[in-house]
Amino acid sequence: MDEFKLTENRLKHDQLPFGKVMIVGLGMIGGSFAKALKERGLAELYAVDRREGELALGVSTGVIDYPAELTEQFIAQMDVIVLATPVRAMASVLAEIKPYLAAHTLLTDVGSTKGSVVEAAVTVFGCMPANFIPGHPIAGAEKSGVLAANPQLFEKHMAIVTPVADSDPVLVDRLHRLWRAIGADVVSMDVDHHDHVLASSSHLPHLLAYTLVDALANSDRSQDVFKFAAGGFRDFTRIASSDPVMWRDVFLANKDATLATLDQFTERLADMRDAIEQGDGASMFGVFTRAKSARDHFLRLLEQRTIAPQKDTSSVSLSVLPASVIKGKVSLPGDKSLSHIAITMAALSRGVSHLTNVCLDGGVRVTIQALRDMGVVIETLSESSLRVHGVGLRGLKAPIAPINLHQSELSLYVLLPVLAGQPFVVSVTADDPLLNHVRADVFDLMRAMGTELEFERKDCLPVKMCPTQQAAFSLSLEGASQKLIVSAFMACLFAEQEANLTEAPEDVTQMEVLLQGFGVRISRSKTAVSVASGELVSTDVEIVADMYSCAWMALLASLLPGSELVMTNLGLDARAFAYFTLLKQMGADIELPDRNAAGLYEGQVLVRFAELSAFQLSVDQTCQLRTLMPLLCVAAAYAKGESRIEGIGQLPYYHEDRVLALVEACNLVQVNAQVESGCLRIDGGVPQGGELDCAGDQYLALAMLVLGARSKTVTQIEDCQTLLEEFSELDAQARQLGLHCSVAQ
Ligand SMILES: NC(=O)C1=CN([C@@H]2O[C@H](COP(=O)(O)OP(=O)(O)OC[C@H]3O[C@@H](n4cnc5c(N)ncnc54)[C@H](O)[C@@H]3O)[C@@H](O)[C@H]2O)C=CC1
Ligand SMILES: O=C(O)C(=O)Cc1ccc(O)cc1
Repeated sequence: MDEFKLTENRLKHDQLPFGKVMIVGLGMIGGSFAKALKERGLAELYAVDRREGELALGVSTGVIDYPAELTEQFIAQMDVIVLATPVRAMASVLAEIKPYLAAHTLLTDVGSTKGSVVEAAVTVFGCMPANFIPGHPIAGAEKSGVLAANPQLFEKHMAIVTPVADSDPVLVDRLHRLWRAIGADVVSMDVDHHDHVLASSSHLPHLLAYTLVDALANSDRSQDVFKFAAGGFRDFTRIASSDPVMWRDVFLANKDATLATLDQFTERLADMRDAIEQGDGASMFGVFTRAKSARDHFLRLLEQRTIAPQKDTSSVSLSVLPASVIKGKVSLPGDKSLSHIAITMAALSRGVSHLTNVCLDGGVRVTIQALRDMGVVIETLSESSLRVHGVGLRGLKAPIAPINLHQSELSLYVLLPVLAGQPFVVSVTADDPLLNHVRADVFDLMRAMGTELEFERKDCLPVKMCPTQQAAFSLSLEGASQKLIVSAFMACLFAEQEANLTEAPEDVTQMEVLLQGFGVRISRSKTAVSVASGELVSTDVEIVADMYSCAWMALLASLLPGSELVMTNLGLDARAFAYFTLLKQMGADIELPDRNAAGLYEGQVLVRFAELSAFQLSVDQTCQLRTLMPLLCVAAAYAKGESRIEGIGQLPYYHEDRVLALVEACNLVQVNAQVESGCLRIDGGVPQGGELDCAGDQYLALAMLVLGARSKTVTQIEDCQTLLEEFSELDAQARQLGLHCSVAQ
């Protein structure tokens, strides 16, 4: 908005950012739009209305500069013309404008339906003019008329722009700027999609409110109904005070999409009627729980957009002071990926599961919401525990709208195979940056499952998935990422017979133990892992600690003199065990639990301070420990002697990038580190402290915190917003245990 802030001096219209703007239909929306532009000094405002009184009011209240008419004199010289009449009046207005419309003029509208407006334009012009770009602000009120104009109406609200194939891109861009300039968040959308979405989100609620009030007003007891109406009635029916002409037009104009959503809703209402008639409390409870959590979720999203200021993600830094001591007993937050998997498994099993120590971060909430959208009742019992009422392996219900994975990559990898295994067609979408990102790995897996996929862009979300007969399948996991391995195991649950995964990790993982808890049978031979599921059974699970968190805490306690730390809820797999074993080989004082029958080292770990000495890693060891590499770089930075880590160049690029960032950080704090021919050498010493930048990566931020924890002076780490969001509990726990660090904005 500030990009267009002008000085006090009025500028001539050709110096104003949007020149001359004419509103046709100076009511509540047209008036709000005009006033928003005028108050910000962005345009010279003209208006036309079939009611002259509105124009006079518009001038006298300062909403517009000049009244106008639909004549050549006015139309030909406008830079922008905005149609803000009820939608069915637009065809006749377009016909009046057509003879004088200049090619450079941006013609747009604010109508609540878009298909009908495009149809009107095509009828009048013979085709959709390149300079007519339809639009629709998702902001309004139940009031009408120019006196209800509110120049702040569009601030932090969505505005949808619906260009068509022939639309002039320069004008599409100008329309985006126009809405942005008055504070709206602008998105482009396909006309048909707009009409379907709005039919559900806006048109149906208006229809229900009008019908409810009318039905009750005509009932025998109407006097008392209104007399004793509580707040709920008032909230639910506010929009029944909206303008009847406008809404009659909307339903005439968006007939098909409204009927489709009305039919779906009528079915759901009939289900509720049955539930009441049969005293089926469980069904009612299911609908109410899902609806409550869906609404709470939407409100949170909405509040983020309308209330929270744009976050400056790079402005938060963490400072760590030397001379901390870590002492105490701690139960670490549950692993994120295991939390996604456990909730999904509980949803797919039969019966009720209790999950504790669940990491309920934003991504996990996305998975929960998606499962709720498909009929699973998930109760939140506390900040980290859930009760999940499972529906069976193929018991999910088709969602009424596309499943939105927002920005959660883990939800994508866990849920796609589950959706592919259901007996219904489902569309999956997401927000940037998850949208339009090529993911051949997981979509190849979907194809191996026998799923038909329809994309707008190959192997990118959004996708439409159509189930076909599930085949038995065998898959190689050679070189697969951790996320793809999760997907592959989830996919195996839906195979017709036993599924085989070749080149799978040799040792049992935490995920496998979790799956076995829900009744999945997993067996290993030399060459493959076989997975057989059948029906899943509900169970109670405590999610074990996140591996990076416990590896981080252990290193911190090892390095800080006087430290003595007990971590209680660990379930270490082979990789985590290898990390701890390496630290012990370096001289660390660590007591590990024994291996249990399931193959995990489960229980508590005790860590005390000890001086560390240098270590060497072969290419294979480096690959095995790749996710923990930032912490190992820091261990090497403090260890006596030169550590050598082979195979850095063979790591996936994101792991290699982290190592390179750590090499730079070491050199900044005057610890000698370099990579030569894929081999990293770090000559341990005493870091000096200084200013480091983790570039928003929470794993690097944690490693850099340890790097600063025993250095000579203060270490400041920039760009720690993500760390504080993703690992908030960990950071708080570390402080409680004695780590001296503070947040600075
Ligand atoms: N009310 C709301 O909350 C929202 C409305 N919209 C859309 O905005 C448009 C306007 O709605 P409101 O401002 O609420 O209505 P309104 O009733 O306040 O204003 C409409 C104005 O258009 C004028 N008008 C009607 N036919 C005309 C014609 N043939 N030529 C010239 N002027 C004419 C009327 O005299 C009136 O002043 C509608 O298309 C509606 O779908 C979009 C978003 C929100
Ligand atoms: O008043 C309300 O709550 C609305 O729903 C406003 C509204 C009405 C119509 C639209 O096309 C967009 C927004």
